[in-house]
Amino acid sequence: MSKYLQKLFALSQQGGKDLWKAVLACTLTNVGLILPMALLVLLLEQLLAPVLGRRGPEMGIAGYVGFSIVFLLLIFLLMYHQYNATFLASYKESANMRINLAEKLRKIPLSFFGKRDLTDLTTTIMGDCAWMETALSHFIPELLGAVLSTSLIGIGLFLMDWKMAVSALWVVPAAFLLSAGTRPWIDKMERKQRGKILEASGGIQECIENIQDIKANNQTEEYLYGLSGKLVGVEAITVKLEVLNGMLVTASQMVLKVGMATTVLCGAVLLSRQQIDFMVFLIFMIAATRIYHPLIGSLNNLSAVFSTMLRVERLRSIEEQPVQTGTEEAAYQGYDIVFDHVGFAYNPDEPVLRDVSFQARQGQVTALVGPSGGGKSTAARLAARFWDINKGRITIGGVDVSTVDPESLLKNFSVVFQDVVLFNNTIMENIRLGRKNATDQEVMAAAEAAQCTEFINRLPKGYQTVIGENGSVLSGGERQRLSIARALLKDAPIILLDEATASLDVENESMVQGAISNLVRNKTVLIIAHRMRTVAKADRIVVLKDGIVAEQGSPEELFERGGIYRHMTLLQNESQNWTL
Ligand SMILES: Nc1ncnc2c1ncn2[C@@H]1O[C@H](COP(=O)(O)OP(=O)(O)OP(=O)(O)O)[C@@H](O)[C@H]1O
Repeated sequence: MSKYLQKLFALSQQGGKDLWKAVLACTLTNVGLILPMALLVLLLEQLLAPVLGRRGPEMGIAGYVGFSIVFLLLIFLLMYHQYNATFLASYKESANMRINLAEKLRKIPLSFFGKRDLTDLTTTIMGDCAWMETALSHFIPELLGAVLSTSLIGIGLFLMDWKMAVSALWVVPAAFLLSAGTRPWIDKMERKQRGKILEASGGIQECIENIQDIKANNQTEEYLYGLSGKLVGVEAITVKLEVLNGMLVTASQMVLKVGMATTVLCGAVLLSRQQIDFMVFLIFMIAATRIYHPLIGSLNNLSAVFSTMLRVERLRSIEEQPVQTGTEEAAYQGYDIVFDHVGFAYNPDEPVLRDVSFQARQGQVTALVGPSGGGKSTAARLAARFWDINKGRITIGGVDVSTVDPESLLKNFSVVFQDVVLFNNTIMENIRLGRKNATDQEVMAAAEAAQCTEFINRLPKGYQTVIGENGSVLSGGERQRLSIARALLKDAPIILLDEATASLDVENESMVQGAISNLVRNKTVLIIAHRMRTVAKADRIVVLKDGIVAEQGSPEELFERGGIYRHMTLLQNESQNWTL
């Protein structure tokens, strides 16, 4: 059974076992709660014995008080055990679930993140895991515990009198069928609600991220109007869903309550025909007050368990993503990067690289240039196995990158992208991200080489200044130099520079260029640049156009040849003289 639960709710092996234990604990508690009823039946039998004209049990007050205390203690222990079995185990499992998810996300290829809405992903990781916590501690064990305990008590009632048992229990499958039968309808609405919630949260996030542009374009009112429409949409569908859910749960609970009436009616008929004993009638009346109680709560839980299944589906869609694997101990012979007839597409049938072959040698600077959309950034990222290629081979020092574990492969890369990512932490820690165990002195030396010292000294707390979300207190050039300092500290044998100086002014650009010269010494350098003058001193130029290598050679050779490189260089020389 624990295996079945593990599979059904996408749990770990231990999680499946713990859930089964929690179900049994809930079942035991429900059965335990019947004990005081049994004592009550005994007492009634004793009190009614003279009326019924037969000998009843003979127990003194002390006996009843003694049993009451024992039962109370037993129920307390059962509840305490149930608490431990459900809550502690569910927190452990949901913590594992989050860790496993994070582990999985580490290993999933980046193509997954491109296809998936990031708001949806965040909601799944945060919201669905939190929901699973409640599902494992409440909905699932309480529902299954109620079903099991009712079945056990039902067997006892059937053995006592099957006609009375049918009259008391027929409502149970009827109520559950009503709930389950209407589920596809609710599921459809819940999916719709999820879509609306994601739309609204995406809108809020977008608004916060782009507030400057929205204001600068006088679009605040328009934007907020659109956003408020999305929020109203969420409210409308949530209210509709709640009303519908409430109606169906209440209807199912009403069906359950009909069971009480049919038990009384059936009992009265059987009593009048002297087909049952009065005490049996009484037992069924008392049992009826007890057996419906956990089930009424369970009908609420049933609805929540169905919602859980939708969330499990979403969690499973992440869990089942294929991961990038490979060896952690590759034997690189040097760090030449070789693209050998490489083909790649983000989306099937839309090739970005069709047949790309070139070599970036260790100790040299290789520049990828070409028209926008030609696949330069894609090629550079493929070398670091951000995605897996569809055709051909990429090797580093003779080792096929597709055979290397992506995290271990990335240890060989220092990456400086135009979109620098900084964290809301001190300057010191932001640089130290390059090498976790670097000393303060090493961090400072890297900052010095990356020409950061001058602006860091100007900051109120120097290296200990917290730089805000994504370095909001720094200028573009300063942020870029920090990321170069980070790359210098990492001191990896391969450097990827993507548009690193494109958005800088002349003063900043020359400082960043200086920092880059320190970074690239004796490394394999793959640089992507739009501005031809930044790569005029490169050892080799590879021109990518429409997914193929249109030209390659030294800058002088290509200029001589008079192709795309020469055309781009001349065009950019001309554009430098433009004025407004
Ligand atoms: N994550 C992605 N998912 C789908 N398509 C993408 C993705 N990234 C890039 N592309 C597409 O791949 C093509 C090549 O993009 P890439 O960024 O590699 O070109 P590029 O030569 O670096 O362009 P640019 O010089 O403008 O930066 C483009 O058509 C782009 O739209």
